Amino acid sequence: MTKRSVEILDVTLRDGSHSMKHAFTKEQVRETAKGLDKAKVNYFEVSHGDGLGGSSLQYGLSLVDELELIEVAASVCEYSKISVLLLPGIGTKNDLNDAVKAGAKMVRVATHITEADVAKQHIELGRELGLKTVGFLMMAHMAPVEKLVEQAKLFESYGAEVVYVTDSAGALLPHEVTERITALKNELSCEIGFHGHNNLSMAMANTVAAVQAGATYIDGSLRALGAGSGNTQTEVMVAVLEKMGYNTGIDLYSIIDVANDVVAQYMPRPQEINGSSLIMGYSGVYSSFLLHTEKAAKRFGIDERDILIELGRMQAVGGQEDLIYEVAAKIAHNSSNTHTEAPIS
Ligand SMILES: C[C@H](O)CC(=O)C(=O)O
Ligand SMILES: [Mn+2]
Repeated sequence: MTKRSVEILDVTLRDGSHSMKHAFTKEQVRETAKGLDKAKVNYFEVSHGDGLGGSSLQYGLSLVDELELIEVAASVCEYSKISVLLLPGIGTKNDLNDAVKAGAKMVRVATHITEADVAKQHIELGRELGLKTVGFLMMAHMAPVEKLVEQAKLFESYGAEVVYVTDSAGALLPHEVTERITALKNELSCEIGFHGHNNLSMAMANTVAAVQAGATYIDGSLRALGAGSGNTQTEVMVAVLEKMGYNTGIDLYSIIDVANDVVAQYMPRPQEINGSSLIMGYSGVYSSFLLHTEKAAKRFGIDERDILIELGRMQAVGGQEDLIYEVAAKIAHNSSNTHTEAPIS
């Protein structure tokens, strides 16, 4: 069999959890996993949207425990392997041990772009457990290239076999992706990955830029199901990369079938770029904040975009979900003051 030149990792059952309000059912996971397995996807991710241990009031409670979902997915796969996401501080080493018992074969340890050092023990544990172990640098637009290289080198020194540039806010433009992947290719020996969000309609263009600059791991989700405007669309990416001459090893008809016949049937709404997700890309806000922002805007009767612009200005990062409500309350308070102070005509 010819070696895959690009490894497409599907995140529908993890990043898609944000769009699904963390309410994946066992049936949805089983059918999606069967389809991904049939299409010969090597790795796909199953976890709460915010990674292992994410089910909480802060991040959103899961309808079904993620360990049960991992078990269900692993039980129907003959070919594909299950990846889990772990954000140190949200998930623990115990969570990772449990995920392995449930069937996980890969761990992706995710930190904010400037905080790789908190991942040392989790990456080391991943290697000890014999997992394919990956570092995932989130909100990559928030740091200069030199900082990204420094942090990626830390991941590599802890034992990461792949390091990802993660465009969590869908804020990067293709030339910025090229610059980042090229720098990592020049400075690191491990493989490089890219994870995109489509908030500025750049996910596919950024993916192509990443692959052309030397990235060999690329994330996608079926029908783009993911946080914000969603991810690079897996089935489209297979077609585009194969057309460009890359070998993805994925069967195009089977991947289209699982996208249309399974995922499209349970998606709560089409994964489109709306006013709010566009503003996320524009102002650099974590895509996972979208549904929390919609809720806060409704509660305080204000425009979602005003909250997002302010969060972008404040450089809010993942883990600061409580700030969304604080910002919304402040905007509502200021606007009610403005209204009462306005002259009555
Ligand atoms: C926890 C986030 O949803 C991880 C991710 O997919 C991203 O940063 O993007
Ligand atoms: Mn994501």
